[in-house]
Amino acid sequence: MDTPKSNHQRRRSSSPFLMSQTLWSSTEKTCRSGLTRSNDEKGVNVKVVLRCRPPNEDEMKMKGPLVISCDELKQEVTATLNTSNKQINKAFLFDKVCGPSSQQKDFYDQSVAPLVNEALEGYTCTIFAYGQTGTGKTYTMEGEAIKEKNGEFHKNAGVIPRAVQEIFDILESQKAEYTMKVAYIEIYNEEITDLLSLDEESKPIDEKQRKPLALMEDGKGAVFIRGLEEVTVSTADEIYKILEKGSVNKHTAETLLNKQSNRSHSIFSITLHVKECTHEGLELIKCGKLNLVDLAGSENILRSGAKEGRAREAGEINKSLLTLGRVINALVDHSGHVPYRDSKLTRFLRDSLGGKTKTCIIATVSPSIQCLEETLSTLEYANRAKQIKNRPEVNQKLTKSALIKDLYVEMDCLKQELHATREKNGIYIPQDRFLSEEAAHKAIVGKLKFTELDLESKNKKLIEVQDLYDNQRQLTADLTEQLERTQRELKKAEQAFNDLEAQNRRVKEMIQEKDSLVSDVIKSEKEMTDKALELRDEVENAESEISSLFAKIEKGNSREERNRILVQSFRSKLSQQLEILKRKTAISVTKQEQQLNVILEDTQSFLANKRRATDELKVQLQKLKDKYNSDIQNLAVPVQDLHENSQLAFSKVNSEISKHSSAFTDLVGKISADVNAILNGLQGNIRELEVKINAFVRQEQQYQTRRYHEIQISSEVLLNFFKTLNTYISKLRLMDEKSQTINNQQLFTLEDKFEELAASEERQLIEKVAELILASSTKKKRLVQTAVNDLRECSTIKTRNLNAEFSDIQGCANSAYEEWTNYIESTESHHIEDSTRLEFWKSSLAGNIDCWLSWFPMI
Ligand SMILES: Nc1ncnc2c1ncn2[C@@H]1O[C@H](COP(=O)(O)OP(=O)(O)OP(=O)(O)O)[C@@H](O)[C@H]1O
Repeated sequence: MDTPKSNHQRRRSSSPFLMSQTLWSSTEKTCRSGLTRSNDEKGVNVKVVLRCRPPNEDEMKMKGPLVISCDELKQEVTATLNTSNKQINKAFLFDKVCGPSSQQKDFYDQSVAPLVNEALEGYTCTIFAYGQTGTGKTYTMEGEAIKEKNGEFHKNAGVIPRAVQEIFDILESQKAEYTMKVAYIEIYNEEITDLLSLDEESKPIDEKQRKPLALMEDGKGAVFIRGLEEVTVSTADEIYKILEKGSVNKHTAETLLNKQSNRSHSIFSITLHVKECTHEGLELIKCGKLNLVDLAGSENILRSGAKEGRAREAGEINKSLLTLGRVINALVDHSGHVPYRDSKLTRFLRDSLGGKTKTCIIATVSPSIQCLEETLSTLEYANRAKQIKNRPEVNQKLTKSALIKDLYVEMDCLKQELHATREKNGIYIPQDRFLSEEAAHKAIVGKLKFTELDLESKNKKLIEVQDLYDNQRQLTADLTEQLERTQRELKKAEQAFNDLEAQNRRVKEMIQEKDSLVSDVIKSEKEMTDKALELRDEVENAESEISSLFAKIEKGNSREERNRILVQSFRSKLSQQLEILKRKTAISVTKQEQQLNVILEDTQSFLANKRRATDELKVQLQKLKDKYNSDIQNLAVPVQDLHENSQLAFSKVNSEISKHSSAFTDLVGKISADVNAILNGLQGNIRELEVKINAFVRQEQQYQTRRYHEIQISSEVLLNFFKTLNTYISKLRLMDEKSQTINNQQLFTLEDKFEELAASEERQLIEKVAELILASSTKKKRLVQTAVNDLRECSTIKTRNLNAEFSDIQGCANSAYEEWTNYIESTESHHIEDSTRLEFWKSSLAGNIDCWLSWFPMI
C-alpha cells in the first residue's frame, strides 16, 4: 500500500489494464477474498435529486412569472403555466427535491454525503449534474469559492470540496491507512483531455497542448483511458489546488444564458485504497471510487446565442446528451441494445448507468418561465432516469500480500522493461510467460503470414473504409451543415410562427373585443330592430293615421269647403233674408207708420172730434151749468121768496124743484147718459182702438219678437255654427299641428332610424369584412401552421434520420477504428515482441552453440 506523501505523486499509467483497474475499471472482478457484497438481485434505482436555483438577475428584470414550485416535504416539483394559449400543470416526484432557498451545505448533507460514505465502504459511486445551461450544475458540483480565511467552508462551496473534506475527515478519524488518487478529465467535442497534464504556465490554454486521450476497452468490457495521469494526494488542500488548476483548464465561454458556461463535460475522480484488518488478522485493501461529473449544459442554441464554433460545441454537447438520453431510454425500456458506444460520455458512464455503480443524478432547473421548455425536458429526462436500475457491488478487496505480490510482479516487470529499454537489449519476460509465449509463438508466426496477407487485404479494405469514412465524414459534415441550416430555418420558422402566434393572439384578443362589441352591437341591434319594428309599426300606424288624418283633413277641408259654401250661401241667404227682413221690416215699419199715422190721424181726428164734442159737451155743460146756475140763481130768489113766502110754496117748490130737479136730474141723467153713452162710445171706440192698436202692437210685437227670436235663434245657430266651426277649425288646426309635430317627430325618428339602420348595416358590412379578414388570416395561419408543422416534422424526421445515421456511422467508424487500432497495436507489439524474442532466442542459441562448440571443439 502507498504511504501518503506530501507532494503530488504522479504516475503515468504504462499499462492500460492497470489503469483501468485503479481508476476507471468497472468490470466485475472475481472475488478473491470472498468478501464482495452484492446488492439485491433486482437492483437499485438510480437516485435522482432535483435542485431548483433562485431566479437570476436577468430573469428578475424580465419580471416573468415563476413556473416551478418545489415541495421539499413531498419531494415534489410542479411546473405550472396558465396563459390564454398554453396551460401546463405537471408534477414530478424525485428522491430529493431542493428548492431555490436550499443552501450548499444542506444540499451536500442531505443529497451527497450518503454516497460519499458508500464510496468509503468500497463502492464505485458516480454523481453527475445534468441540466440546462446556467441552471447551477457547476455551482452545485464545484461552488463559487472553497474556504474562508478562517479555514471554514465558504457558504458557496460545492459538492466536490465538501466530499473531499469529508473523506479526509472520516479517514483521519478512523486513523486509517489509505492512499488517495485523483484525476480530472474533460470531454470536449468528443475528445478526452487530461486537465491535470496541461502546463500551468501556458495560459490561456494552448489548444495544441491538449493531447486527446483514447478511451479503450480491455477486452473484458472495462473502459479505461490510455495515458491518463493520476495524482496521489494526501490533504484536502492539495485537491483544492488540483481542482482550481483543472477548472482553469476547462473549456468555458460566455453565452447569453451564462457568463461562464462549461463547454465540455468534466469528470473529477477520486480513487481510494483503504487498509482494513479482518477478525482473523488478515489485512485487506478496500478500493472505493467517487466520480463527480459536471455535464455541459443542454442548451437551446438560439437562446444561448451560440454561433459558429460555439454552435458546433453546443451541437456536440447536445449530441452527447442526446445519446445519454437514448441510453437512459434504452435502459428504462429494457431494449436489447443500449447505445453506450455512441458517445465518449456514455461509454465512460457505462458502468454508472445500468452497471455496478451507485449513481446519483442531480438535475438542475431554473424556476423562470423563459426556461420552461428546457426545464420540462430536464424534468422528463430526470424522471425517466429514476427508473434505471443498477446492481451495485462492492469492489473486490485484495489482501495486502496479494496486492504486494501484484505490485512486486508489476514492479519487476517494470524494472526489467526499464532495464531492457535502457540497455536496448530486448525486453524482460518472465520464465513461465516466455514458455507459454514460446509455444504460442509458432502459432503466431504461422498466423503472422496469414495476418500479413490479411493485413494487406485489410489495408486495402482500410483504404476503402478510409475513403468511405472520408466520404461519410464529408457527408456527415454536409448533413451537419444541412441540419444546422434546417435547425436555423426551423428556428426562423419557429420565430415566425411565434410572431404569427403573437399576432394571432393579438388578433384573437381584438376579435374577442370585437366579438364582445359585436355581441353588444347585435344586442343593441336586436333591440334596435325590435324598436325599429315597433317604430315601423308606429310609423305605419302614424302613416295610416297621417293618411286618415289627411283623409280627415281632406274631409275637413271638403267639409270646410262645403261649410264655406254653406256659410256663403247661408250668408247670402241670410243677407237676402235680412234684406227681405229689412225690406219687410221697412215695409211693415212704413205700414205701421202709415197705420200709426192713420191711427194717429184717426186718433187725432177722433180726439179732435171728441175734443170738439167734449168742448161742445163742455160748452153745453157750461151752458147747462150756467143755465142751471142761472136757473138756480133765478130760483134762489123765488126760492128765497118762496122760502120766505111759504113753506108751503116750499114744498110746492120743493116738489116743483124735485120735479124740476128730477126733470133736471133726468135731463142731466139723460145728458150724462148721452155723454156717458158718447163717452162710453168714445171710450169704447178708444178701447176698441186701443184694443186694436194693442192687438196690432201685440201682433207686431209678437211678430217682431218672433222675428227677433227667429233671428236670434238663427243668429245663435249661426253663431253656434261659427263657434263650432271655429272650434272645429281650431281643433283641426290643433290636430293638424299635432299631426304635423307627430309627423315631424316620426319623420325625425324615421330619419334617425334610417341613419341607425344605415350605420348598423355599415357595421354589419365592416363585421363581415372583419370576418372575411379573420377567416382569411385563420386560413393563412392554418396554412402557415401546417407548413411549420410539416417543416418541423420534416426536420425532426431528418434530424432523427441524421442522428441515427450519425450514430451508426460513428459507431461503425469508432468500432472499426478501435478494432483496427487494437489489432494493429497488438499485431505490432506481438510482432516486435516476437521478433525481439526470436532475435534474443537466436542470439542465445548462437551463444549456446558457440558455448557448445567451445565445449566440443572437435565438433
Ligand atoms: N442554487 C443556486 N443558488 C444561487 N445561485 C446559483 C444557484 N445555482 C446557480 N446559481 C448561479 O447561476 C449562475 C450559473 O450557474 P452555473 O455556472 O453553475 O450553471 P451551469 O449549469 O453550470 O451552466 P453551464 O452548463 O453553462 O456551465 C452562476 O452565477 C451561479 O452563481
